[in-house]
Amino acid sequence: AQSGEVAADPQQYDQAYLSPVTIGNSELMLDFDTGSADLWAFSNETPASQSQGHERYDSATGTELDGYSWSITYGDQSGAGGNVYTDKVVVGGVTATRQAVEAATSVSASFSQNIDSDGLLGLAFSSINTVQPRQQTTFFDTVRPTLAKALFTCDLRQGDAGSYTFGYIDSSKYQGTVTYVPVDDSQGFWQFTAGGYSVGGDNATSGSVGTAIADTGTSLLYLPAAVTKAYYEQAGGRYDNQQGGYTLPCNGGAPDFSVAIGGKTFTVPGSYIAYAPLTTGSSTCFGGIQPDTGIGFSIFGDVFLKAVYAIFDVSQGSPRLGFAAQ
Ligand SMILES: CC[C@H](C)[C@H](NC(=O)[C@H](C)NC(=O)[C@@H](CCSC)NC[C@@H](N)Cc1ccccc1)C(=O)O
Repeated sequence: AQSGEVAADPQQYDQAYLSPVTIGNSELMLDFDTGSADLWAFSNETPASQSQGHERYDSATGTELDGYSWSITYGDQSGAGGNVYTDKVVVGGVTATRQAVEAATSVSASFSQNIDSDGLLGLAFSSINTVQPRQQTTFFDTVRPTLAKALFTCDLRQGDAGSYTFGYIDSSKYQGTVTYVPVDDSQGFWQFTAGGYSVGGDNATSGSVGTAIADTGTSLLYLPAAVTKAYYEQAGGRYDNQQGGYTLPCNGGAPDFSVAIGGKTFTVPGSYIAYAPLTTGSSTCFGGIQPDTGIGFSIFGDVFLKAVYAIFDVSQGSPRLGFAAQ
């Protein structure tokens, strides 16, 4: 049975975390994304004008799926599309011998501009993979029958390298016990229900956050507008229309944010929520908590995930998420 571990290296401000992946003879840095289900990469088929500075997948080592294509759009209106190959993909020593690899023939500007990232490795449910005419499986679903345990874990860190593991849980990476909650995979996401919250206190008892997804590919923590408003009232923040979000003083006074999941309270340190100075040297920061207005659910992105050890587990038949304090 296979199992393995791969580093998750933070970009500036922990905006995303990138992991080394070998596809055929190419070694690329991919953004592991539990909020989507396509493994795509810059390739020899991506126009040079769009791929300056990126490592590219050389599809010569792959077997083309003739007449297949993919096209994906993300919540931030970015996107990409192209052709499909099968090839050998290795992540932390775990090998998928015939993985669908989606070679980009077109990518949106924000992907071209982020030269550290050579593509995405989707870890949501394969039901939202975009390949046509026949949907393909994610790397995790492809290797799942060969894994020691049908699960993967995520240990993201503030401003430091974290890791993903496939096939095993590393109990040295968390404190205390793991709290499991059921996952509703009907929309293809790792969707769960979050409970009460508290700002600055330690017992998350007010209100209820509600439906949420665990999304390693989203930088921030998107919460219901009322919860976000309550946070910034205590944090001394304000909604800045020009910035398109809440901002707050960078000076270290931001209160912690706690949320109950499965009856256990998990706390995001205030320092994670003073996310990044508006411009270099500014004493005003863009907030790591923003409203989830219009999305339809909350998104527990990296600002939350780097405060916990997360277990994405399908070993019990129905999927579940495990959280433990880091
Ligand atoms: C607007 C498109 C909606 C959101 C929907 N797309 C999705 O839900 C896609 C799969 N997932 C996503 O757009 C989001 C999760 C749902 S948000 C509504 N996660 C993936 C995103 N963080 C990946 C990313 C990484 C780095 C840079 C940019 C984007 C669709 O295709 O209908």
